[in-house]
Amino acid sequence: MSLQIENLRVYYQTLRGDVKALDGVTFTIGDGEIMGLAGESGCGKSTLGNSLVLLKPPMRYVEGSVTVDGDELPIWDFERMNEYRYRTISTVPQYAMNAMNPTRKIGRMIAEILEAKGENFEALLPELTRRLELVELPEKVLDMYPIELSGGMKQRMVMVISTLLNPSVLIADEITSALDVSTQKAIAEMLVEFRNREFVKSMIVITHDVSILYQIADSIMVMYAGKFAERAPTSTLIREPRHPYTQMLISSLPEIGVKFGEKRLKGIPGKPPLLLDPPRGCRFRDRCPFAHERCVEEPPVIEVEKGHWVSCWKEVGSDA
Ligand SMILES: Nc1ncnc2c1ncn2[C@@H]1O[C@H](COP(=O)(O)OP(=O)(O)OP(=O)(O)O)[C@@H](O)[C@H]1O
Repeated sequence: MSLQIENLRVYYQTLRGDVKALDGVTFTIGDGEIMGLAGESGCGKSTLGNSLVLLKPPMRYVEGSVTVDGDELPIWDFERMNEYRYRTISTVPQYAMNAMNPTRKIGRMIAEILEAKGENFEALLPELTRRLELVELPEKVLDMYPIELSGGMKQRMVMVISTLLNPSVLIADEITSALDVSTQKAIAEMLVEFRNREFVKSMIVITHDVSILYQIADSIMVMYAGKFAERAPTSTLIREPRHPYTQMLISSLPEIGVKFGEKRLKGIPGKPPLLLDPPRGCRFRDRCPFAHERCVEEPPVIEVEKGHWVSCWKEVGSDA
């Protein structure tokens, strides 16, 4: 088991109070597994990704544990996490392409990162070159400035840098969304290749684009308003979703080969609740066609079949 997350709660401190963006999420990811993380904008996907690697104000650790290969990470301590970043857990953050320092040549920037980790650039250069070749970047990119690279090239570069020290867990946050469709596909395939070659053991791929997850993820977890909604092997989640929110999310997606004129896309009526003061119990209940009095209480997480978990009262027998 590469990654175990237990009841993780991380809020944003604001002048109006705490925004409860990640409110008690529990899951595990096995060795070799790519888990997709999906849900509407604002449901807490990036908060979860950032909490594991880059937790800093205004984020506030409230409770919960994050364990990688049996070691609990001190995610609440930004400095101590330096020991784990790149080696144990690494991220390709949202907007990574723009975050590269424009005044440094890429090779120099990598050398500085490695030095800070106590590693020697020259010693790692052959492996770095091998990996650049794998993602179809010429060695001369090391002598270039980030501005000289296209969007897709920068994204591949960041993927190589963040996995060079073979971390157990990689978090890829919306890494394909700013790219054209064929580049998106190539980057998604590279993620799978990195896992197959064991540059990383397991991955969380955060995206709005469920079709990318359908291509590459072994399992998908859906979040809603800072809470866990459902997790299942990819084909089960797409074909037999059980949580009413997942059902609506999946049915709002266009099907491959279906023209818009032939099928109306069903949006999800209503909006997610504000996380400054979220409602008690199930946070989806105001938009849920199956809402019931019980839904004012926190729904339990039920394993409906092996590897398929749902957080919904509908899954509990009516005599419960
Ligand atoms: N710096 C911040 N201060 C206060 N609230 C924040 C901050 N950043 C995010 N939030 C809130 O936390 C919640 C979760 O945001 P988050 O960015 O994790 O969602 P997301 O699912 O990744 O969305 P997206 O898909 O749009 O990136 C939202 O309600 C958002 O408004």
